[in-house]
Amino acid sequence: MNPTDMLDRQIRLTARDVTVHYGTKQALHGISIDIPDRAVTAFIGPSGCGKSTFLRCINRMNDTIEGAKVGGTIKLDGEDIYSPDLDVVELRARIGMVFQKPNPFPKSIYDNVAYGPRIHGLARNKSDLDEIVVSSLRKAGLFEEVKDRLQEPGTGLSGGQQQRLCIARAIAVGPEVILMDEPCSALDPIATAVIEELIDELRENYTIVIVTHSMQQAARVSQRTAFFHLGHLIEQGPTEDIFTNPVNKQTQDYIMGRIG
Ligand SMILES: Nc1ncnc2c1ncn2[C@@H]1O[C@H](COP(=O)(O)OP(=O)(O)OP(=O)(O)O)[C@@H](O)[C@H]1O
Repeated sequence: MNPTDMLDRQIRLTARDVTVHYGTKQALHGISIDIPDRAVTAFIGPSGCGKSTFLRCINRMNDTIEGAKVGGTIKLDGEDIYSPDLDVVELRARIGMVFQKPNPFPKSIYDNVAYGPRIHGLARNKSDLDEIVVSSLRKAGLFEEVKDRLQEPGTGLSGGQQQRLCIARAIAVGPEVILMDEPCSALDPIATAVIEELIDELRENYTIVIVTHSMQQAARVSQRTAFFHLGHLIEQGPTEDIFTNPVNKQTQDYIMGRIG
């Protein structure tokens, strides 16, 4: 995607001057970024630079961390997600999250996916629910592998399958945005390749933000990249430009493997 394409796309998320403090320690300084619809945006940078902290701001997961204080503004389709009258449970259905370690519930494959639609009242009856479960598993590229064992525990699947189950679980509640925090770091190269292909398919219908330690992965799966360093967003732009022609010296050093 070149910068012109960015202008053609709807901006789904806008962050302005976002700061995060953990107690007295400031972890993020004035982060401003626009995240476009139907594209993958990668957050890269050395360990501890604040990638995950910023990702967690986007669906208010930092609310669950004691002592964390978020400042600035984040809007989803123009709506302030930190507005006091916003329903956080609803927000987390619209902005789903997939974690580093696959974390299926200790329930059947079917119930893992049906859980969200049940609590959000998305299915009128059992056949509606069946349809949501099957279509979510299909979209996550898992249905064919599990269709004969939907009642077996989700935890009995391989790591890569569990991660796709978690993606199906996020998809089942009809999100607009999917946040992924190093979704492949616990997976082998083959399972990683499957998830990367899946991310590439999902971007046709979702806004995806991925935190990754792997620059190769960012280059393979994303159209936009943002480079973080010591709590600052140093540089952002089309992935190709960030990797081939970074403007900032710190970005250059990171890309060249000189920091991090
Ligand atoms: N719950 C917390 N309490 C206190 N400090 C925290 C907490 N979570 C993160 N931090 C601090 O905030 C800073 C940013 O951490 P964060 O995990 O967001 O970075 P990261 O870039 O995602 O790192 P990594 O790549 O290692 O996961 C770090 O200095 C970290 O120690």
